[in-house]
Amino acid sequence: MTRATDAARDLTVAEVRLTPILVADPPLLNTQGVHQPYTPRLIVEVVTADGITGLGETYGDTKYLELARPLAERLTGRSVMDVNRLFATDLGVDESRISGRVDAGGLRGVQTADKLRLSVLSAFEVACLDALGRALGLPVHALLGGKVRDSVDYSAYLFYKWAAHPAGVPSEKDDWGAALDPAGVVEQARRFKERHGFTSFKLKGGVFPPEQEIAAVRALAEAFPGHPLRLDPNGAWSVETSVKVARELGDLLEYLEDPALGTPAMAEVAARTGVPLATNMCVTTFAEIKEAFAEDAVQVVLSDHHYWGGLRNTQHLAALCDAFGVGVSMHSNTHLGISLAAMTHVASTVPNLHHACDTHYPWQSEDVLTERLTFEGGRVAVSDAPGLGVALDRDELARLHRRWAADDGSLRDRDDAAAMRVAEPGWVTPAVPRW
Ligand SMILES: O=C([O-])C(=O)C[C@H](O)[C@@H](O)C(=O)[O-]
Ligand SMILES: [Mg+2]
Repeated sequence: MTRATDAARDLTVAEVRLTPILVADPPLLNTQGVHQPYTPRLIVEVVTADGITGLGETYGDTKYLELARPLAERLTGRSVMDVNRLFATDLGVDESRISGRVDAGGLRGVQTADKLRLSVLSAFEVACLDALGRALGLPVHALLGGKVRDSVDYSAYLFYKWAAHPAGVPSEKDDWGAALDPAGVVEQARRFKERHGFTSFKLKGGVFPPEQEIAAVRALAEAFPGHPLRLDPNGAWSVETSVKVARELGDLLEYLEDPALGTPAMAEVAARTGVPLATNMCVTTFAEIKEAFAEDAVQVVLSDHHYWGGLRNTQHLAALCDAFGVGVSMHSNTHLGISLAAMTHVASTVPNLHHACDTHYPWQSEDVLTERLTFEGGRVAVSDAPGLGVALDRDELARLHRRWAADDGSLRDRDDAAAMRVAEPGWVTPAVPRW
């Protein structure tokens, strides 16, 4: 008996809705400054002619919104199955205008116009796959070839942190407290373990002089024996400092992430130490792979489906890493549940994923989902429901969009240095290497 369903189903994109939002973010410190009280994200809804809605999420800063708008127009009228052609589409935007806003010193490597384009496309790809999965009654992981694991392991992402944003700055309360020394970091790790069961820890470094961060890692190792540990100063150290830290922390680290900035510096550190080096700063595009792998500069690449250009590109990256004997793990940035669901689906399909993935999700007290995703023993279960398996909370989406609309523009573009200046007037992003 023919089901008058799938064949007849109209998967043409009838409408693309773009909703920029501001989500609460705690005062997490990094080498550039501190997180702003609210961070911009963009929620993408792709609606088919049959009324099926697929969801995607990506960065929401102005430069991404400017790219997303023309792309949304070009997606309309295509099929949600037309994702390959979507990536080949000329967005019809003046790329020189985008290049003028390129950030050379970002925490995710150099932000080229192409990387911005891929970050936007990733949300459209995810939304198309979500819609297609819902239409076919299949989970996104099935559309990617099928899961090879039923749950995905995440690591607790520890940050040096103030108890609250500076006085006078409108923000949401959080109950994590401050973490500004080894004891504070250990306490934060304990809470992560208690609340979500994480079994591995990553400390965001580059905030205090290296000796203090070495002491924090040693304190973690003592408090949580046998738990894999990572330290990531976002390229804040010289080669000499990186080598010294690598030698001191030696066996305690699962890997050291971006100790020094750029492939040549990472290659030198790698040649002089035995600690595996990971990166989300010097290998952030396919074009950067050749030099880094040839120089043996990195032993683990952190994928990120946002700026690598989607879930299928993440699979391509993982396959390349496998071919070159390089490990793969996953980077994150402040994100909500749609992104966590997408990360979990793709991570479930990557056979050579042998490290827990990063996620900022536990730091986000707000979400646009009717039901938050949860961690059990640090793991997120892979959903077998159609599409991503998540549902949009429209009231919450509208509330967070109203916050974005009401903003005078000062929070619509993430600027950790500007947020730091509120507490420390005169603060500028430190020159690299900082130590
Ligand atoms: O692994 C990383 O480099 C990151 O997660 C980059 C982020 O921007 C992180 O430093 C942060 O949230 O401050
Ligand atoms: Mg990193």
